[in-house]
Amino acid sequence: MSSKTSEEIFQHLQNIVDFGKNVMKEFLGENYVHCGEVVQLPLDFVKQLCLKIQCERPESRCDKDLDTLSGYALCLPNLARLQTYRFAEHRPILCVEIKPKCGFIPFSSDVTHEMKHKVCRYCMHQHLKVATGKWKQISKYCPLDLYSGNKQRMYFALKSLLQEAQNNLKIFKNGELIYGCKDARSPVADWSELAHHLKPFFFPSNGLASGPHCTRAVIRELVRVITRVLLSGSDKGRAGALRSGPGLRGPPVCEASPFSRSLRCQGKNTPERSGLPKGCLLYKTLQVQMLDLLDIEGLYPLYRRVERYLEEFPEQRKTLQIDGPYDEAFYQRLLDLSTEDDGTVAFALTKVQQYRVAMTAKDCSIMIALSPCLQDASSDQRPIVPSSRSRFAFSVSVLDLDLKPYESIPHQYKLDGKIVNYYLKTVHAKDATVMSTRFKESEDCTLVLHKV
Ligand SMILES: O=P(O)(O)O[C@@H]1[C@@H](OP(=O)(O)O)[C@H](OP(=O)(O)O)[C@H](O)[C@H](OP(=O)(O)O)[C@H]1OP(=O)(O)O
Ligand SMILES: Nc1ncnc2c1ncn2[C@@H]1O[C@H](COP(=O)(O)OP(=O)(O)OP(=O)(O)O)[C@@H](O)[C@H]1O
Repeated sequence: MSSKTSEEIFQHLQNIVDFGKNVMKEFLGENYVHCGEVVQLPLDFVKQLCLKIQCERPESRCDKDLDTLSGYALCLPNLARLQTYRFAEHRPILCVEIKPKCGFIPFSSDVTHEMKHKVCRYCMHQHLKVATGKWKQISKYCPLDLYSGNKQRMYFALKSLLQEAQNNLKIFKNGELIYGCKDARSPVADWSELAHHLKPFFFPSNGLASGPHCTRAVIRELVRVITRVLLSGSDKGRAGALRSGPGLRGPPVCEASPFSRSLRCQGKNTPERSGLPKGCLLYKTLQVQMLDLLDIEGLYPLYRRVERYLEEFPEQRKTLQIDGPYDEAFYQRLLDLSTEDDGTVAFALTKVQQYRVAMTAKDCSIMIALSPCLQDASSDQRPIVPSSRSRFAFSVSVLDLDLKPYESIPHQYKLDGKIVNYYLKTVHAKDATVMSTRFKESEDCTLVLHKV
């Protein structure tokens, strides 16, 4: 950032706002996207603010310098509060932040590793993350369970996130982090402490004794409410632009998900994808993620085509709108879902831009704000979610919608190879050994049965 002029920084921030307005609002819906605005601030104020917040920043982020020189900043609403109310509320508020990651298995025929058609990227990546020390243990969370629309699978996914939050789950109470990772090195993750914080929200007038029973009851309520909220959404506004888009494609389950594994072990069929309601944010986010029609393996040669063109005609970068503006024309081109490559730069560019948008949707977070409301607040027009002993006004918003940079594509390509190769080399090899042992055992077993 420091090498950019103030004007360039202003333009970069304005592009973020425009991308939210012209693209993400169209895809995800008015109510879920809060684009914010670019503001100009006195430099003195910015410097003091940076000093003040420095100690609050996670250590892993401190290598990123804050821009104290341009005087421009992006002003966003506080999404840990209800967005359905115009005025700041003084009622207690809970906020659950979920980074669900990619909810589908690639369906592209350009995928070269068969494993990528069976195990989702998140589950494969877990093994590399643990091996490189990013996290201590493998999570049982699988995005395909959360995006399944099947309440049982969603329940399992959310509980798994609560067991191993990593950077996929945070809970705030009145804006303060009470559960999840402030930093990889300082996780806050004690269920009984969490239950202590949540009890007044879910059991307001109930003398539920503390202890493991209470903890379980509170966590169950939380997971139920979050599931209901995630399945809500009336979609009264504009019809989702990608309604007739990529559709639900690819296998409905990930073979590495402990949920589907356990069903298989019990000899039960893999669960059906009950399907998400079309108005809900998860459904819309998944549709945008599926703009990654070719997978990075199919996309990378197209990126190279655009690169070669730009090497020859560097002045065309602007015309191609690589770095914006993200306007109506940019948005319209994203709606072309054809995969017939006519060999042109135009085709390659469309796929590259769709991929960047899809990657953005694969890395965004969902903020669910919940505020208890009175039992008789029937005149209240805001969405309400009931729990067993209380009810909440809620709002759902999306966070982190900056379009992924064009330059990150080669990194994505390399990382993809690394993730799959590591998984194949270690985990799958181990699985194969276990399977062959099991197979031998079952042969023995069959022999015994024959004898009888
Ligand atoms: O590549 P991934 O899937 O590991 O995602 C990165 C995230 O890692 P995660 O898997 O969520 O632990 C990563 O999350 P952390 O910063 O590690 O919490 C970033 O969000 C990164 O985005 P950017 O490069 O900072 O714009 C993300 O990179 P992008 O690939 O989205 O650019
Ligand atoms: N508008 C907001 N309202 C409430 N909380 C927010 C908001 N924006 C960010 N946060 C909180 O701050 C965290 C970090 O936000 P974000 O990832 O956007 O920061 P960043 O500056 O992009 O960091 P990085 O570049 O390292 O990813 C989020 O996970 C969320 O908990």
